[in-house]
Amino acid sequence: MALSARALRSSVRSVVSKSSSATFSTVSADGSTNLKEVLSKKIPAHNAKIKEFRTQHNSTIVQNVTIDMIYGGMRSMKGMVTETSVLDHEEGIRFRGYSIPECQKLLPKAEGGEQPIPEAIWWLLCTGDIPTKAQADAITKDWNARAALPAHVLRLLDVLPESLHPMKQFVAAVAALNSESKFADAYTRGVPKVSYWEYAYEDSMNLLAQLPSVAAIIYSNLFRNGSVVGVVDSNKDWSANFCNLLGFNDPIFSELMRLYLVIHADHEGGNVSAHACHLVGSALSDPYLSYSAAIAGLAGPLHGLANQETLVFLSKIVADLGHGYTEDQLGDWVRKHLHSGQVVPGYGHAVLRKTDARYECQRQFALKHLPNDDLFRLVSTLYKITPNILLEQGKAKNPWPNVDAHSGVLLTHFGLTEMNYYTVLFGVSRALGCLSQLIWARGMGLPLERPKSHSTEGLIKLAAAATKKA
Ligand SMILES: CC(=O)SCCNC(=O)CCNC(=O)[C@H](O)C(C)(C)COP(=O)(O)OP(=O)(O)OC[C@H]1O[C@@H](n2cnc3c(N)ncnc32)[C@H](O)[C@@H]1OP(=O)(O)O
Ligand SMILES: O=C([O-])CC(=O)C(=O)O
Repeated sequence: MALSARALRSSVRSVVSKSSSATFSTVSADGSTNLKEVLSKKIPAHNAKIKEFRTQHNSTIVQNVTIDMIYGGMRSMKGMVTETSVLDHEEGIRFRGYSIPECQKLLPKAEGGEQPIPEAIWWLLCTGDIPTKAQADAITKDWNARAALPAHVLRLLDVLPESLHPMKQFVAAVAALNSESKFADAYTRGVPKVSYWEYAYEDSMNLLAQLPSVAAIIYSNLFRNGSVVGVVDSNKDWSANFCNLLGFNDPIFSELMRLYLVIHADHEGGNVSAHACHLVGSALSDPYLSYSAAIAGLAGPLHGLANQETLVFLSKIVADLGHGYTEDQLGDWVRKHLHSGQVVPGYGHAVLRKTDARYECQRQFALKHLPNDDLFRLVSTLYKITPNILLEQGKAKNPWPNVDAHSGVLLTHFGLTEMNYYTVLFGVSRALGCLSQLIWARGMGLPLERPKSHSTEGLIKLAAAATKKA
């Protein structure tokens, strides 16, 4: 029976030993490698600052809300507080104030590597500080010790049908990990509200440690006939282990994965995945449930799934035109695609009004490692012609490429060609942002999120009253 054969396979998957301890030592009071200890000092200090700020400014008006904002998906409406990153519409993302090039320069790297390790961006997102190598390594050690998956999640992944898209499998597995939630358990026990963040932290660290194994098992089940997934090597960083679990051993691919996992981590609070995580978390749902909501949002084609859609789009062009196209032929193809009512995936953005900084750094990686790749040439030629075509169509507010326009071509070059898996990689990375945001949301005691909605009738009345007053 298929089910028992898959279940049998799962029994030989030794993801990691559960025996190792998840604690680690402190090097010094200032340079502590214990992230939880660092947060336990930062959170109260930050809360004191917020208290003072709010005492002075709780009634200060920072923006008027227009009818257009209410119908228009709340674009540019200032409605959330997110400490981990801020998106500038021209410059792109800054993680705790650091741009991507600054992060690439300043954050610790793996031995012999040029790209920062994701453990370092996790430390930065959580604390606002550039970690030392020892601090980043302590996260590696901690995650490697927490990576074991509960048996029921292995069984769940083995019985899910192959027809179920990888992202839906990912959502299900992350939600099912909630059986392990220390946050849910603590809430049921009735712990004080001021300690909620500590349990959110434990769940977040466990989930981050487990995500590569979950993602690798999905990959193996769907694309490698359920072959045995490797073990987490306690001497390797998160990305290198993830690549090994996926069955990729090229060190340049590990570097690409580090870049990928760092740049997709966080995009302030209002994007669909981060906002979904925040919203669900605000009901005091635990981090597993909150993050499964985030990846359900990430699975939408206007959000994270656009990286899959971009590769589908590129593949259609190659099928129709091959690689010997002229710019005019390519332009006609894109116009025809737009006229059929479809979007150009990987182009446009709800906030950005320039080329995404994440596109640019992936382009730099491609120029260095795969300058002669045919698909990269296609991506580059599209970059040349598509913005003008979108401007000529006159709808998109931002005609420039976003992160999703470039990621697939890099993955494909290194042999990860299964495009409907790409958003799972995005989901492994986005956990760094969503979960650091969630720890802080609980640390700051942010309340249940519940904006006011109105019917159109109600808005007509509000607008009439506002016009009369003016
Ligand atoms: C990681 C990420 O989430 S990055 C974004 C990934 N998504 C994509 O790449 C999908 C393609 N892009 C899009 O659909 C959009 O640009 C979005 C969803 C990213 C942003 O949406 P919005 O903020 O509503 O964009 P904007 O205000 O510019 O939209 C105005 C019009 O231009 C259209 N438009 C925007 N981008 C594109 C595009 N790439 N191709 C075709 N039309 C577009 C919109 O569909 C909309 O059309 P409508 O008036 O007929 O409804
Ligand atoms: O910021 C957004 O709305 C979408 C995006 O690029 C991301 O979440 O990475």
